[in-house]
Amino acid sequence: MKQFISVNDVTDINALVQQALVYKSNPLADRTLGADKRIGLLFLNPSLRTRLSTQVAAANLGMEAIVFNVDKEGWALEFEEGAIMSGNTVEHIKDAAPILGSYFNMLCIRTFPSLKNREDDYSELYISQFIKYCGVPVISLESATLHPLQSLTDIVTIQECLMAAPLLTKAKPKIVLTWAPHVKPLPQCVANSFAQWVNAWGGADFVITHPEDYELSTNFTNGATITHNQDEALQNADFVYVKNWSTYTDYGKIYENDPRWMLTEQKIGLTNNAKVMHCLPVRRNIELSDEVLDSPNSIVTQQAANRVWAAQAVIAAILRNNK
Ligand SMILES: NCCC[C@H](NC(=O)CCC(=O)O)C(=O)O
Ligand SMILES: NC(=O)OP(=O)(O)O
Repeated sequence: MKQFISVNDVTDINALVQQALVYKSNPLADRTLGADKRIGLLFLNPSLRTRLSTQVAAANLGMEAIVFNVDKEGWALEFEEGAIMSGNTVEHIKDAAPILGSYFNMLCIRTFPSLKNREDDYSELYISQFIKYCGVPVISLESATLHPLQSLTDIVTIQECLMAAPLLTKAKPKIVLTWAPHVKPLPQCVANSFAQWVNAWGGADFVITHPEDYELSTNFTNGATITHNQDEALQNADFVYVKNWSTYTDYGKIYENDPRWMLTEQKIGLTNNAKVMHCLPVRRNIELSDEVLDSPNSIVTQQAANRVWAAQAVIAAILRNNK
């Protein structure tokens, strides 16, 4: 693997999932693969899981990881080509990225969308400029439109559950991605990316449900069944992935926040005793009720723990490609 920006960088999803599960059963299987190599983790936005799981994954491969909170500790970066830098940005990515590339063998970056201008966000200017100028392999830690390390983890977790409890009456699990209420406009990244990965994986009967006006880009959802009727979507579901996102068409807005879209124990009753997933952080009793999050149906902790093995599989694949 040359880089990890989206599912399109992966030639064999199942092989990558299996590698993650191998690392879960034997974390130090490749403890020297990354010896004497350094990975830089750059954050322009907050993180708990992505930051720490990637550091642990790198350590398991014998790599040194250095974290830099660019938003708080670095110079304000300019990403536009030809910018006249008379404003608040101090250093152009064209100058900063090659320097970072000289310090590290691999770079990871988190750059959330502004949610102000759809064309800008969906052009993925920040991560693209970074890739263009840094000269080393890049891993996305969540960009403006996608969160591939999360989605790989999600498939790993679903696969793990299916191996532990094989389906008895159907060939493919029914996976439902449901919109949930939130208090502020959030990126579409996690939902876009989950849809892109589940569609590319092809191992599910995949349904997306959301209120009217919350359509996602068809670039990611094509292949899924889409409905505005949440109850109907939840029927017989084996996995329910809960996530809020802001509007895509009239970009970055909250149109409605009907609390009836929150997943409750009663709604779990419509499913095939579904496992409930969420990328975290989660707003309790807004997105998901306490009763669901604290029930045996919730696998959010297992899911977040699996972030280590997904990151480790990705870093290892890039290390092997660059040997
Ligand atoms: N990295 C996983 C989710 C990150 C981000 N969530 C958030 O910003 C939550 C913020 C809040 O709840 O205030 C998102 O939805 O893309
Ligand atoms: N799920 C996820 O990416 O979590 P963090 O934002 O805490 O990294």
